[in-house]
Amino acid sequence: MEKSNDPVAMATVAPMASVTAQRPIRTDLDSAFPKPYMGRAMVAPSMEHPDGTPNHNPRGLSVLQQHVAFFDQDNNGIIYPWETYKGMRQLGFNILISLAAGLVINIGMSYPTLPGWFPSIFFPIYIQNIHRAKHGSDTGTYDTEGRYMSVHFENMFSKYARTVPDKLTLKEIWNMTEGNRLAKLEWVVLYALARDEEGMLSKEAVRGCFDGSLFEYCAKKNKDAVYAGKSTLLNMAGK
Ligand code: HEM
Repeated sequence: MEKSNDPVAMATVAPMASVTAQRPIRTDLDSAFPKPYMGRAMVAPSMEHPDGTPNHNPRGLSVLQQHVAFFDQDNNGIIYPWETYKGMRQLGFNILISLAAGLVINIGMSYPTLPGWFPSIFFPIYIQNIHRAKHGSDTGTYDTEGRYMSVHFENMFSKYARTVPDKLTLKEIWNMTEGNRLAKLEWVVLYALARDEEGMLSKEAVRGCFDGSLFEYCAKKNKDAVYAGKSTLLNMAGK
């Protein structure tokens, strides 16, 4: 196969489109791990973690399935609103936010994931079909089948993490999700959960959100804090 050395063919910035310079994309990913363009079905690699999260067992689940599996309290492959609620409480969110999450997430996502066409008043989310609940206009880090696209994950930070490399401010998250209210909500909740002491959301925390390992980490940290009598709710991860 012929490789292109033509600088115009290989350019990532177009002089007449200043936004392509303002939001640069990575050109060096293949120096950190092989085939960065290839969707990974079960792990979420980054330049810092080419093999995904250490000690995180995918259990045969897609990365998107891993994102939601934490909320499946009884491990039966179905997430009911009360399980979403309980998971949110374990993360340290208050009763009101957890109730809202249980309702909004399950009412919004249940139907497309059902095995048949008949709706259920219990609003179950079937993890088997969670890819059908994807709403499209997001960062593109999950592909349509729930794989993880490292190239989109990395470009998200090269484009929008302009204040500190590999960390997002709330304003940067706001800009990134402009025009997509549903993703904005997910990102603001993630920011509330995992921002560090400086008010920044780290690349590691975001990667952990994608493969669900962040939720396990935060739940454990919150549980320990509750036992020690110093749960700080909503400000825990600092990861
Ligand atoms: C604290 C709890 C949660 C946080 C912080 C969170 C955060 C996120 C984030 C940041 C994304 C990535 C969106 C993007 O690529 O722009 C996402 C995607 C997604 N989340 Fe969650 N999530 C949470 C709970 C849940 C629950 C309980 C479910 C369902 C049971 C769920 C289902 C999904 C789905 C289906 C997607 C893919 C959406 C798409 O790409 O269109 N999430 N979430």
